[in-house]
Amino acid sequence: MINVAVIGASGYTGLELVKILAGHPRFELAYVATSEGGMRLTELHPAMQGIFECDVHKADAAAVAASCELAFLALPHMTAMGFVKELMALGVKVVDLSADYRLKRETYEAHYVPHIDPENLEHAVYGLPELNREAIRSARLVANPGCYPTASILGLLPFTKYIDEDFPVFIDAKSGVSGAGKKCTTSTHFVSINENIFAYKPFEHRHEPEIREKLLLDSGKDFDINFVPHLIPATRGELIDAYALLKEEIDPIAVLKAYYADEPFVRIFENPVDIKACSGTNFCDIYAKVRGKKLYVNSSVDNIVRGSSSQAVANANLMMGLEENTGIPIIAYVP
Ligand SMILES: NC(=O)C1=CN([C@@H]2O[C@H](COP(=O)(O)OP(=O)(O)OC[C@H]3O[C@@H](n4cnc5c(N)ncnc54)[C@H](OP(=O)(O)O)[C@@H]3O)[C@@H](O)[C@H]2O)C=CC1
Ligand SMILES: CC(=O)N[C@@H](CCC(=O)OP(=O)(O)O)C(=O)O
Repeated sequence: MINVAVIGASGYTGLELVKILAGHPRFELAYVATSEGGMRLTELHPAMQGIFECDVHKADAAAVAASCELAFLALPHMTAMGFVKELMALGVKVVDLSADYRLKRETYEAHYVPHIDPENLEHAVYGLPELNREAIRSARLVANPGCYPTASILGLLPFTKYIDEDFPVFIDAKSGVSGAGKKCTTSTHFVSINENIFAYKPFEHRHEPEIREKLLLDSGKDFDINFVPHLIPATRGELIDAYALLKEEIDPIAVLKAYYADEPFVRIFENPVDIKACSGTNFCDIYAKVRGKKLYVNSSVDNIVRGSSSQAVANANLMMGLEENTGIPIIAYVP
């Protein structure tokens, strides 16, 4: 067994990590931490009663290094990079779920804060297996993608060579409330979001540069990405509707099927997708349609599973020489 740690276990992605790792055949969850620690895991998450129990510690890099080969960091960005720096210096491999190591330094600093760990940032690998599988296998630090970028990039990647970059690409995105983390704010308060839906940060969301940078690195095309997310009254799930103009007419389903023919965690649908069919799984579900040269791409992920925690475990599997699908959830929470 390979000992691993989860730092940030009291959060939503932390809980999903604990759930996946508790049933993982090759990883042993040997260290679990939050900001203060001092409780049992089932006090944090009663749902784990009878399944997995352990002490929860105050996060400490040296203690992680003493017991684990790899750590999952489910911490807010800005907090994460302090821990990553320490863990990397102690020889621990890291999968960081935050945004801290996803972007080039100049992109990060333009949209977040000054980076305190540029050396590790330089060598971090963006953890989207469909894009970077071989690099992930040999990486010591993997930056797990954002949830919206996971669904948006996977939806658009097969079409980048057909899209006319002289025209804007519009992405309309919708997310369940767990995407905002466990902290309750005015917009995530039950009364605000129940039976409601609203856009936030139109054309100003920090995932816009992440989508743009990764599509540019892969395709060489600097698409004019215009991203508008919405909050919806669901616990989990994310739906992307992207619109672009093509240079030529194509059969979009044939393009998707050819591009993802060998991918175990991308499913192509002949009808629009929803958030339920991939809920609780590592699948990204995709549908697309064209009218003349107008392209519509429709993709879906579970934000706290494929959009973060199961993708993080798939990355860790690759980093530790395991099969990518080891212990990865594939049965949806339906109906
Ligand atoms: N929610 C989502 O859909 C997605 C989230 N992410 C990213 O994953 C990360 C975690 O997100 P999420 O689970 O939603 O966040 P939550 O707000 O739900 O949880 C944050 C966790 O971080 C812990 N924490 C905060 N500060 C510290 C600290 N100084 N030391 C140790 N632990 C600390 C908290 O512990 P405590 O309870 O003790 O405060 C808590 O366990 C974020 O970077 C987020 O952007 C990525 C993709 C999707
Ligand atoms: C609904 C909601 O608030 N979602 C979050 C995205 C969460 C996420 O996964 O993004 P990072 O990992 O980059 O933080 C947001 O819009 O900021």
